[in-house]
Amino acid sequence: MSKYKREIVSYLYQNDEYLSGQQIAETLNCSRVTVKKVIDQLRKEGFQIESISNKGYKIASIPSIWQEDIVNIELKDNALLNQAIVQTQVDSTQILAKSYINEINNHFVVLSDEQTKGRGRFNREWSSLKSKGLWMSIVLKPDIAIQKMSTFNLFISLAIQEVIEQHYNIQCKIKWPNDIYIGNKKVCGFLTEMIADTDGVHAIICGIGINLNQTQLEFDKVNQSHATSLNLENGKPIDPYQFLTLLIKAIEQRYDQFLNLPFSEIKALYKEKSMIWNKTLTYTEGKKQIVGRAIDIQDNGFLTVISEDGNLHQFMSADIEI
Ligand SMILES: O=C1N[C@H]2[C@H](CS[C@H]2CCCCCc2cn(Cc3cccc(F)c3)nn2)N1
Repeated sequence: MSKYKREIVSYLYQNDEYLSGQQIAETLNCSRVTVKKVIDQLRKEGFQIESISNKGYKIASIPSIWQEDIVNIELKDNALLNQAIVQTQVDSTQILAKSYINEINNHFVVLSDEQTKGRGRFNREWSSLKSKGLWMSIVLKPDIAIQKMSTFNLFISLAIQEVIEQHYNIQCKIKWPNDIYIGNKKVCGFLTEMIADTDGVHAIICGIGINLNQTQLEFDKVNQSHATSLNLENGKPIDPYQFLTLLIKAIEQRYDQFLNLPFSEIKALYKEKSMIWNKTLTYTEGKKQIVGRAIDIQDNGFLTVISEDGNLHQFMSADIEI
């Protein structure tokens, strides 16, 4: 985006009132002709910009694809995650995030409208239709021992679950360790990778994929009969910027708890928001496959499963067949 285009988008986006061409030109130290050209260009890119004579210009709506400047305006007041790298298409935000880890000292967010090689657990393909979901990776750099990482995903899953439930009024449950379900349909997957050595954790790369605005037809096309989107569940389009802002704030709060509280402080809430209790499920961890029931989650985040023969098993993570 050209210098003036970025500045005019930011200036208009941060002002609710109408701004005259003259006012914009003077503030940004450019000509009114440049302002008019940029406004015309922005309209071609999908910005809806109202213009009323004797009043000026005002952004009515922004295009569905992420705008890096607008994302960074939305995140700029956050204490922790206030810097974002935004792309239209990447192989995977996890890959791009890892490539920036040594270049960016702080924590940061990577977003993309589309992923061509989105990956879930066990390197499963992750469908990331353009501008239909939140495809995001968050890089955090805590000073913690590797052992502490066993509960990180649990705190993050609560952040995601509470945004969906509290702000969109959609009942959803956590399927330990990496999914959020609405009823019997997946709406979100998240996974945590880390870069660590004997000195401890160097960086956490948490990848989150949330289905926001897919239609049923779009799921059928990619054979995702057991997937749903927030739009399908509450019947109206989800504003990706609003969702992103709410989620990042919730993640910051839960991350602060992760750093300062033991998991036992939130265990009761986690268990209440989880869906894996009192069901006979098949748990697979590596070559180990157990049919049984989850009966508890330990303070270290491990799941306790009682198998049909009455034996207890501890899983750090598992692929659970519902
Ligand atoms: O490449 C990337 N990965 C991360 C980032 C952004 S997207 C994100 C996906 C991470 C998913 C990891 C966990 C997982 C869950 N599941 C089950 C499932 C399947 C289909 C839909 C659904 F909601 C849940 N499979 N893996 N970049």
